[in-house]
Amino acid sequence: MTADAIDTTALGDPPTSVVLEVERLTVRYQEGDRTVEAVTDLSLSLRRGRTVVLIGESGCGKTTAALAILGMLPQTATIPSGRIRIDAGGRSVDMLSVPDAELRSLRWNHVAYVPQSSISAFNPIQRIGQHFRQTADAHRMARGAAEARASELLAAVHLDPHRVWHSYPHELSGGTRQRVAIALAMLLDPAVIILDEPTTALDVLTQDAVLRTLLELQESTGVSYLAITHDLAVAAALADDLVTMYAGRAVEVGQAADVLAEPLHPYTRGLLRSMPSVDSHAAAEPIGGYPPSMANLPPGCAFHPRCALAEQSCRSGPSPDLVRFAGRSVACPIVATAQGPGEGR
Ligand SMILES: Nc1ncnc2c1ncn2[C@@H]1O[C@H](COP(=O)(O)OP(=O)(O)OP(=O)(O)O)[C@@H](O)[C@H]1O
Repeated sequence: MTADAIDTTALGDPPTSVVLEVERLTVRYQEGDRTVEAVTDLSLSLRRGRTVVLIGESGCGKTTAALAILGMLPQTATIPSGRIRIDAGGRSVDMLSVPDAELRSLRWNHVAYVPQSSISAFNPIQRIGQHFRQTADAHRMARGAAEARASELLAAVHLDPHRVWHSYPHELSGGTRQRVAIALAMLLDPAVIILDEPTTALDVLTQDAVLRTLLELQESTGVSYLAITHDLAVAAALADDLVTMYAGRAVEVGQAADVLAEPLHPYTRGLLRSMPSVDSHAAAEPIGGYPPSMANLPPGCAFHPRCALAEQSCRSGPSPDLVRFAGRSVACPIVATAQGPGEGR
């Protein structure tokens, strides 16, 4: 295995079946004569019933990666390299080479999406029931079966199915809408659900309740989640494996418990320090500076202008590769050297 084709199945418990595999994915946007590489060489592997969380500040490429997996990138985007494979009922499908019609059928059936703002998941002039019916119709699921399943799912996310079914989206609270969006994503029993900032804009208690509901659903159905968030509390609640992204690249990949207990990449460390801690009295310490413009990345390690460990070698040359050591993969030669010999690439 190459260092930059990191397989998170090798990092944790005994491997179970892989439902989503992303290999060295690169995505570019073309804006006039300007090219922005939003995702570079991203690899990840998601197993059945598990959760991988992509964390990083706004603009680091998380949503672009999610849209690429779903085949929902805008027309201005291209994928010059990489592979995305999903398990479609026991068949491994290459999402980048299937015809559009098949892609539309794979979406929802095998990989579903809960968008960042649950209000954008719904048509404001349609009652919730119509949303379930339309999704069922589009995928030739019988109406009776769809209504029965929707009712079960709405109950499973702790809602009153009858009340919600007849409501318009604006009549529901943000937390309720988010639960409905999750139930809708589950309608066709997909193997994978992509959760884009699953609790953004909810108050803390509602956030907690939605996260618990997601975990319950995973426990009862075996669904896998790929969640993307800038919120480490969300990552800590959901993740089995964590991928820290900075400027379009994975900079640390490992089991969530290890990464959160002892982050190794200076950027992951900075993210953790920037979180207020409930247990300790240490004040949150924001990372200085800002993420770079993706249209104008600094040479060397893109994090070097904000990094206290940066040395001259970090300021030029190519971006550092991910290297396996201490049970995970980290793209920082300074930390790798300090930790001793790596486990090879
Ligand atoms: N449609 C687009 N056209 C051109 N550039 C885009 C487009 N969408 C995103 N980008 C650029 O790609 C980069 C990554 O954006 P992306 O939305 O994937 O990041 P993100 O980490 O998900 O951020 P956020 O949490 O704010 O959504 C950014 O520099 C962004 O400006």
